[in-house]
Amino acid sequence: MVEARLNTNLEPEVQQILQLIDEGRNFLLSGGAGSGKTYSLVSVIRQVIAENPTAKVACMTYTNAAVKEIEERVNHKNLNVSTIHDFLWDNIKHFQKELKEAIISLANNENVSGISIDEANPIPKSYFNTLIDGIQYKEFLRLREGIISHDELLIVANYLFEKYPKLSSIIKHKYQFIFIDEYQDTNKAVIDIFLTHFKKSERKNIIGFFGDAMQSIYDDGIGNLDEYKGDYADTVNEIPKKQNRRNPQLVIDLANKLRTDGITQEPSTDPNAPNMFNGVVKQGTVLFLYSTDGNIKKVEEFLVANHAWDFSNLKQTKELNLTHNLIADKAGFRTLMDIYNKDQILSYKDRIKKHIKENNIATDFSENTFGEVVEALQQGKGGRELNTVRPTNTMQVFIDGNTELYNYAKSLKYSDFSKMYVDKDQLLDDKKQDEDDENKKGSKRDNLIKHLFKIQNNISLYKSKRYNEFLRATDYRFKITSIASKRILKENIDNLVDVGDKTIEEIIIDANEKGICMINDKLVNFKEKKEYLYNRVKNVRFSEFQKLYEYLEGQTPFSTQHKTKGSEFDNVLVILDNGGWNNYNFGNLFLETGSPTVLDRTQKIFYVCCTRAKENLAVFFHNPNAQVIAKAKVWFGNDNVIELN
Ligand SMILES: Nc1ncnc2c1ncn2[C@@H]1O[C@H](COP(=O)(O)OP(=O)(O)OP(=O)(O)O)[C@@H](O)[C@H]1O
Repeated sequence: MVEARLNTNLEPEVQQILQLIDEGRNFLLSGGAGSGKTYSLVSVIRQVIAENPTAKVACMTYTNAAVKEIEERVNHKNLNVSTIHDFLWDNIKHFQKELKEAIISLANNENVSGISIDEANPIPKSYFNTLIDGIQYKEFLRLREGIISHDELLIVANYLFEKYPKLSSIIKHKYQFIFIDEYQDTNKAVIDIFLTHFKKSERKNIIGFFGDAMQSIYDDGIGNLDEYKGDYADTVNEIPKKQNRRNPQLVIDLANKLRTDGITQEPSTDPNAPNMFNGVVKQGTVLFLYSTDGNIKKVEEFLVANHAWDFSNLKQTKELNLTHNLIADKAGFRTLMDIYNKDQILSYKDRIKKHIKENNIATDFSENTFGEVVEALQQGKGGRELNTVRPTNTMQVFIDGNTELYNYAKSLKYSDFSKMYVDKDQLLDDKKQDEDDENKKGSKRDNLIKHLFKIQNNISLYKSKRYNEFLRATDYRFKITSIASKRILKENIDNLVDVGDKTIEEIIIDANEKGICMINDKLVNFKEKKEYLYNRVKNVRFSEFQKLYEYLEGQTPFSTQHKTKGSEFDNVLVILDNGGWNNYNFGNLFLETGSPTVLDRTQKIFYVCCTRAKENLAVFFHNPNAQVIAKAKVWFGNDNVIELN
């Protein structure tokens, strides 16, 4: 077997992994950005499948986009690629009796904070006996109805694997190999399942991790595997990857200064590596740009004029901002963003709801309007100060500026209005990779946004002349046989495509009437249950939704800094603006000061951003102080620190 391997062009690290697999050991492939971990992961999967034709391989990764990429690159029936959540759920969902018991037991355990049901104390064992559909996993949480969501799934799965070693045996039997990409952002509950609870079952299988501790950018991730690492049979054997195949020399030099774990990367010696040209590693450029006015247009103009960047080439050039909110104006979806993210009337409603719960206010408000509840609580029943809850200053300013909207909210039935949960993820969640995925668990987009996506997908298919796909995707029920029927379809769709100033609701109705996208039960239901939100969104221009669509489909130069993890582009502009989010501080990043957790978080996101660049990196800082500029000169080089005023 080893001989066969030597004949292939496998990288040394992949050879070492295969050696560990032969010895039945779990492993970790660690390496800095651009070292080729994802590339190695794909090689390992291919080789394992070739050497073990009957074995099944599970590969878990972070995003739906990564799932799709690995699936396409390996394309083998023995490989199951999924997100961690989907993998866990698929493997526990049939154990309904155990799932019910787990949730009840966790809810009754005072030491578990993630799962609680207030209805009774303790929750009786029979609590879920009458559920028709059993315990379900969805993109929203309704524990009383047996519906768990992302966070609860991990807690419940961890409980089940700890309690039932048989569950581990079943999975090990099913998958001889389990690989986890981007392990550093994996929840500890998941790591415990695979590295601690799995040991309770005698059966053997291989668990392999791939990732980089310096790129752990989500707070709920494990960060590193230090406590599980070692050279022993039952520990995780680490194989480091030292080379960098992506970044040019100047970016590698900068990245080495940014790493806080002392790991130093060298450029690859492979003449075919992407960062080599004519057998020599590319130099690339690194720039630290700053100005006092913070005008990012000027930055773009500078890069276009002096460094030949082309922001219209979306595959080559990206601008990375910390938050979607910082992108909303530039990409043109500000109104929608504010509706989902900054509605202070909804924040006030949530404040009231919390107040009622925390003060055990027993009044039955089920027949009251929101306005009546506000009145009762603002006056303070019986003059007791405890029972008053007023808007905060920010809420009051919003209410004063939106009196019509507030009056409308006050007219709504409190029992419906109070249940309405609105979150920016319902607008902005990851793009799903194909049509079917829209309905799959894991998509946090709400049913209104999903419907608008469907309309715009159909418009895009037609515009790009993919007529067969268009006819399959639309609800167009008429047979397109005669020339006359083709003409009608063309007229209908041309009319729809020309959205002009039409509102979202006008387009929904148009698309329905023309048979391009029918109004379904889910949308009708949304309109009823989330009337307030629907009424806000319906008046926004559809062309604004199209801007959001373009952004989420990757058709703009913008990306958030988090979502760029794992990607690479020729030219990368990183905007160092925390957008008022105190979890990050770019000034302190340069001064290496401030709260250690904020500093660590900022260092890691900055490292991830800088290492996306395959050719040229530019960083923009609005109004840095002298110390920041001095440090920038150390990191980027004197000549590369440029004031743009
Ligand atoms: N053995 C190889 N042969 C040719 N190209 C490679 C090889 N390994 C990696 N590459 C290329 O080098 C680049 C970086 O590799 P990859 O994306 O796998 O790095 P990574 O370690 O996963 O990076 P990150 O940590 O930033 O996600 C990619 O363009 C990849 O296709």
